[in-house]
Amino acid sequence: MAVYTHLTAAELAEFVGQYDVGALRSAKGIAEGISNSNWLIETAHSGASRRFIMTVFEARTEAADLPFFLHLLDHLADAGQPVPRTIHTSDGGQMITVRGKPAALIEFLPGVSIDEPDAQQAHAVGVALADLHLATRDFSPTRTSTLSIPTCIAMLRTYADRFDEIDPELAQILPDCGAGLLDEWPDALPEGTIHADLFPDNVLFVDGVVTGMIDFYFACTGTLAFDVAVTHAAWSFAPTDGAFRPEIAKALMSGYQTHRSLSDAERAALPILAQAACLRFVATRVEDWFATPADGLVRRKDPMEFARRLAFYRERGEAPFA
Ligand SMILES: Nc1ncnc2c1ncn2[C@@H]1O[C@H](COP(=O)(O)OP(=O)(O)OP(=O)(O)O)[C@@H](O)[C@H]1O
Ligand SMILES: N[C@@H](CCO)C(=O)O
Repeated sequence: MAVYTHLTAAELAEFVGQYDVGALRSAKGIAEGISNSNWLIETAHSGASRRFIMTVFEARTEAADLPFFLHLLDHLADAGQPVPRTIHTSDGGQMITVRGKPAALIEFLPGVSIDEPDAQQAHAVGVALADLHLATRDFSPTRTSTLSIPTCIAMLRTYADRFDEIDPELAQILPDCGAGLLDEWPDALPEGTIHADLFPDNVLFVDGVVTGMIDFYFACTGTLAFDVAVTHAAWSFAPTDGAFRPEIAKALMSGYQTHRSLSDAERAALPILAQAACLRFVATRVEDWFATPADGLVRRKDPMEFARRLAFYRERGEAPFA
């Protein structure tokens, strides 16, 4: 369960008291997620019950980046995107401090995330990602990713002599911790604001319609086609046996291109960008594997899932993006 910061009832009430949202009725720790601590907050306001998400940002989220993330949420919500708006404190702030850590209250969005999407849902996610890229064309703040590919390679090198503790196949798939990818890196491709982590657990649906894109805490300024590659790598494989699902990949690509066309250069770069996307998730999962706190009650995510997807993209070239 991703609640690293354990707050007392009094602390939770004090937190909610800083917003004009009514009295705290309940606060439930949310089991999903691995990066930050989240609670589902219910309040009573003028007789009506209201729901919010309270997040306390943990180590992987830099306090200095919070204004970028929170302004981005409001920008996208203002543009009509299905993204939670931030709730401002009674004196107008977007962010407060709880136990010395930054924290925020955001809108609760309806919907459920889907473990094993169908083609119609994958198409809808492709459309939603393209809309996100288009809706941020006039978003001026910028943020450099803290998980660039050179950084991920360096993270992996720190643990390379312990790869066997995870799986002997890991060193075989990544003999150079992925450094070879940099030799094939594509020339400048269109950039913009990217989500960079649009996994199935970060998209909410009601009746096949995307009602929420959440967890923007890796969003950054980056290559738009890299975001497509992240989403492709996260959605196009069966959660049970990891098998590639071509119909899902096809629906995702077609949904995206309904609203934003990929150039020839972007399409040609996808095989490398998808390997890079996988490497980024292998890197954080390897780091978490060795560093997850014993009291966090967090289920470690398997680095091999994305190592195998990386090997798949290396072998299959442009075919998975047809
Ligand atoms: N605005 C929202 N509306 C409804 N539910 C939400 C919202 N934000 C978060 N949640 C719920 O909380 C869970 C965890 O949130 P989130 O994905 O932001 O956590 P995280 O720790 O940052 O995740 P990750 O492991 O992807 O880094 C989500 O899976 C979802 O169930
Ligand atoms: N979506 C990521 C977690 C955030 O880095 C993963 O599944 O590894």
